[in-house]
Amino acid sequence: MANVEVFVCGGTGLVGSALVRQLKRASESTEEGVALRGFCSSKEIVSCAKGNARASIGGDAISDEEIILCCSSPDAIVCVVDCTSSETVTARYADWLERGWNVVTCNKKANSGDYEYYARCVAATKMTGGGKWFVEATIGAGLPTVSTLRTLIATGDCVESVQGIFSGTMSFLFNTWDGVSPFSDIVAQAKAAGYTEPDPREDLNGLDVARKVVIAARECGLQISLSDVEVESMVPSHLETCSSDDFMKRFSENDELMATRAKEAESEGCVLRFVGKVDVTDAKASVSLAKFSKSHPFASLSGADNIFEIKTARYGPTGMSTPLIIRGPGAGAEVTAAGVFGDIVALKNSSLA
Ligand SMILES: NC(=O)C1=CN([C@@H]2O[C@H](COP(=O)(O)OP(=O)(O)OC[C@H]3O[C@@H](n4cnc5c(N)ncnc54)[C@H](OP(=O)(O)O)[C@@H]3O)[C@@H](O)[C@H]2O)C=CC1
Ligand SMILES: N[C@@H](CC=O)C(=O)O
Repeated sequence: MANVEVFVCGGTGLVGSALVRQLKRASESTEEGVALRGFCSSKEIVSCAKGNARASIGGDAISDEEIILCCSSPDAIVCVVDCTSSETVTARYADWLERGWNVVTCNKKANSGDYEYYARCVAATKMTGGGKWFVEATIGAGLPTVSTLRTLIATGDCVESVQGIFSGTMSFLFNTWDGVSPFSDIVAQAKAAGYTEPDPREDLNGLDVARKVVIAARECGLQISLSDVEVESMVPSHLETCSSDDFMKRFSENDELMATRAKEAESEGCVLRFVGKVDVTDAKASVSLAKFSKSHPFASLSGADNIFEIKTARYGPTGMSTPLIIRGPGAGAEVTAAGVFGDIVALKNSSLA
């Protein structure tokens, strides 16, 4: 029986190395049918659990020839896993899918990027002989968010809206911060905990949440792009273009402004939460820092939890019921890697059935 042969792009990164550890543990014990062939980072193969990594995979991204060389047989089920945040890698998905290779990703840049390219990738998965594309970890890390939306839609439900705290980083910041101590200190803690994007500005400027909002909207059938999302940024304009290191040093210049906003919310008996919203019915999407009363479910999260409130014809006021809620840790290397691993297992189950 052909194995699923897994190639990890970004295997030295936070999520990639957690995945590699999880795959190694599983390949030593129970997870039959998944073979780890080689891990590529932008520099080198770092390890190989089951041998057979014959090529030195380097350069900007793994090449097709290198993957073919590493496969144990021509009928191997190839699974390229993208644990980078690189567009050089996402630019390869369509070719990979069109040649029948499968793609598992936690990198949001293809399914939230240019709509034409996204549509080409989706079309490839529907071609005879096309590969499968798994994206669970692109929203909510290891939480079952994309799969829940897909199941609702596949079973005839109609999604009306998805609202929530889509960012582990932004959740951690506003769950942890007391409104008085320097906000920039908490940003440094979030980065150290591995919640942020490689450049934390992508979290603070709302781009990471906007990407997830676009992904959710597209899963619900909307032809929406990043430019259609109304986004409130937490990054002051004068810090938008400096280096990431400079930004981390200078973000404290914004602490006073943040303290004022927290005080204002507190005076109304509210807390600040950074929320994303997809209004499927009206085809609108937004990202903003909003005030919520202290009794609202969004106010009682802890750590880097995400929460998604999904209103549908079955779940929600029109369905004479309450909305469907998904809640849990939404960032961090281990849970994200577990979401990616879950997709690899789903691929294995669907390919070997
Ligand atoms: N951290 C989290 O909680 C979550 C992260 N994600 C997503 O997971 C992805 C990875 O995040 P994270 O692990 O934190 O990031 P890191 O910066 O820790 O890791 C990125 C990895 O990608 C590699 N890389 C960069 N460019 C290329 C390239 N062109 N070809 C091959 N490898 C490349 C880097 O290698 P090198 O250092 O050698 O350049 C590094 O190994 C991101 O897309 C992020 O949005 C999704 C959900 C949650
Ligand atoms: N930086 C992101 C990581 C997961 O997507 C977040 O904080 O949610």
